[in-house]
Amino acid sequence: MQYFAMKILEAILKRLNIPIELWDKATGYSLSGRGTYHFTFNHFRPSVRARGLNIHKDSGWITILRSLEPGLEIFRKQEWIPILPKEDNFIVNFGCAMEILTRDTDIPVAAVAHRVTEQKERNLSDRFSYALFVDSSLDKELCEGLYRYHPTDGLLLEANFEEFLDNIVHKTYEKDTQGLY
Ligand SMILES: O=C(O)CCC(=O)C(=O)O
Ligand SMILES: [Fe+2]
Repeated sequence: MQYFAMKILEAILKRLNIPIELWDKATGYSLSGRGTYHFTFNHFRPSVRARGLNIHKDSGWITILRSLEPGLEIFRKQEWIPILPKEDNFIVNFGCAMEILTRDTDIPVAAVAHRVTEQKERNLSDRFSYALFVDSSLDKELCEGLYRYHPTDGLLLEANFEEFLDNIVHKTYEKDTQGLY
């Protein structure tokens, strides 16, 4: 699964105008197996009266996601769009790190805002999903933080991880905050 994710990330980088010699550093060394890869399993139960997952953007580069049950929605052009599962598909989400890296380039990639609906609200049954998250290396000796690529200035340090993660956690999960990075 990690190898699969790294290959997808490489395929995405090929579509962007970032010099190849900067790719590994730009992605926090996640392209060469030195990033942070974590795998989660989710079980959303209809008996729990709460939204499955609050609106958020994933923090890292990409998330490879799979579920066979409906419930995932993405926010696009000011509306919530359900992502209907297909048996032979994985879903690939872009995260905040990708958005920051490409912000000043001619192909800016937006991190997708998404949520999982309450199962009972929609008369849905139990929902299961699993996902692999690809983030940068957290080894400070290797990787200072998140970079933004500028066509003339190259890689510019945007934020260290503490600042960035605090910002995301604060905005996503604390009451009365805007809700997104
Ligand atoms: O279960 C899903 O479809 C989405 C899970 C998700 O967004 C997450 O774990 O970050
Ligand atoms: Fe997510």
